[in-house]
Amino acid sequence: MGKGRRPAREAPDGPMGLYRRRPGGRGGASEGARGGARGGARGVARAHRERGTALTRRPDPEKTLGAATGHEAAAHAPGGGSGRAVAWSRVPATSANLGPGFDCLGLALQGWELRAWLEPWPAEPRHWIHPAGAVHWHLDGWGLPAAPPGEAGENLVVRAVVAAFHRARQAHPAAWRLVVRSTIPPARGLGSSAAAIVAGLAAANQWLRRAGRPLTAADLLQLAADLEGHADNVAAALYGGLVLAWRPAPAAGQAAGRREEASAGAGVGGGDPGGGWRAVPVPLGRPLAAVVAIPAVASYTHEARRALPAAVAHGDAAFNAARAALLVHALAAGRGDLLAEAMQDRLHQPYRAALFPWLDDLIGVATAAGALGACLSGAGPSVLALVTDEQAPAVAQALSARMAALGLAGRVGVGRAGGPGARAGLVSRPGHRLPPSPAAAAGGGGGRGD
Ligand SMILES: Nc1ncnc2c1ncn2[C@@H]1O[C@H](COP(=O)(O)OP(=O)(O)O)[C@@H](O)[C@H]1O
Ligand SMILES: N[C@@H](CCOP(=O)(O)O)C(=O)O
Repeated sequence: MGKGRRPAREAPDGPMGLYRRRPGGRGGASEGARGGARGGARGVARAHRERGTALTRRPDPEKTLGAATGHEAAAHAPGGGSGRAVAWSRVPATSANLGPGFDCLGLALQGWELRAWLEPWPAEPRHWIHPAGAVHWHLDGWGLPAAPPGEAGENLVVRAVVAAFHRARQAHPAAWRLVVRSTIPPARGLGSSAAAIVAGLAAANQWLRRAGRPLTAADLLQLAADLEGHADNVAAALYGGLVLAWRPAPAAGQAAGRREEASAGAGVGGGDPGGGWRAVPVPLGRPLAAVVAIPAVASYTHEARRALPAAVAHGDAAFNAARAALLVHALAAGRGDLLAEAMQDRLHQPYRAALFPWLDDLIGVATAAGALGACLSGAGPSVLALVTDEQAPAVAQALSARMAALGLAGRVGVGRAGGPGARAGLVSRPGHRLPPSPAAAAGGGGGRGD
């Protein structure tokens, strides 16, 4: 693996920053040959002014998310500690599985991110009222799927905020404003749902910390994985870098009943429901770029999980066990020469290839163009190629050309493999204003969902 110029050092700011190529080729996820320049620089200056905990490459949610390090006594009345403070969070895109690491390996992708701002807000008639309280929101880019009034409680960021307060046994403020800006294309296998969940938890935890009731890093992982249903994406989104996540098996005697429970749902369930979720970072041995072919078509993870069988052949399980172990070794030791073999999979990709007929074709094109290895990104439909910085342009170009030849609409983006996990902070100075809602500025009620 080479150590050349890094194609992307920091995620793009502002709406629709995805695929935006910054002058000089530096900056956020850069576009492939067919992408168009989009986006703007709104929010950049504000982001620089915001105070937060330090960016860290080493996974340390205790520092980056303001998580509790031990028991901290409540210093304020329930729900009353947040004052007028604006909590913010930034969470990277993630790619799960990496081929054979189904539901256990997750990789942060630097170059796409979701940002959220949360502040207590005086209730106004146009706020959406739902069991979570009154939430006034707006979104930019891929910030939020449109939802009719009354369904704000279905929003993942909102659900995560409410879950955090619930876990801390604190009442959340009755009315709040949520702003979400995201450059992570949703339902493309790039962890947009994990980012939404982690952003809500991380921002809420800033309020909770201020109230003297912060959740621990372990709490955040449990909540995030429970909301997501599997831990690979959320662990990488929380910690950054490459993360290995698992769930301890249940104690003897509980196992049989719980396994039945786990397999009762359609497709593959949330894993063996034993104890709490666990995760450990795996240091990356060498820098890698991530080239991602992102089809225009959306595919929802819960649907792509239904394509998986309830059981697999022993030979396929053995095939994957060897490759998952080899993959961790190859990534940790910087052995790019092992990645093509190590990223092969027989647990999910063969079944999902029926949904994404371009999968094997694009993997072949990427490796032929010089990628070290390639796989389905998460549950698809995107294809992830891990490459040296030097090979990134050629691989992006080859994928882009092949997508065009196949008549597959979409784009190719280039980011960094690894990078920081979630960051969060509080802005509490008087007079701070959230980014204005475009629709509100135009006399409307908020964002795309209003
Ligand atoms: N910014 C966001 N705010 C709220 N919910 C979001 C956001 N982005 C994605 N989601 C939720 O996540 C869903 C997509 O998640 P999923 O199917 O797991 O695909 P992926 O996580 O790979 O993008 C969306 O339908 C939406 O419910
Ligand atoms: N292990 C999960 C990963 C889903 O990732 P996403 O980014 O597509 O949500 C799976 O393969 O279902």
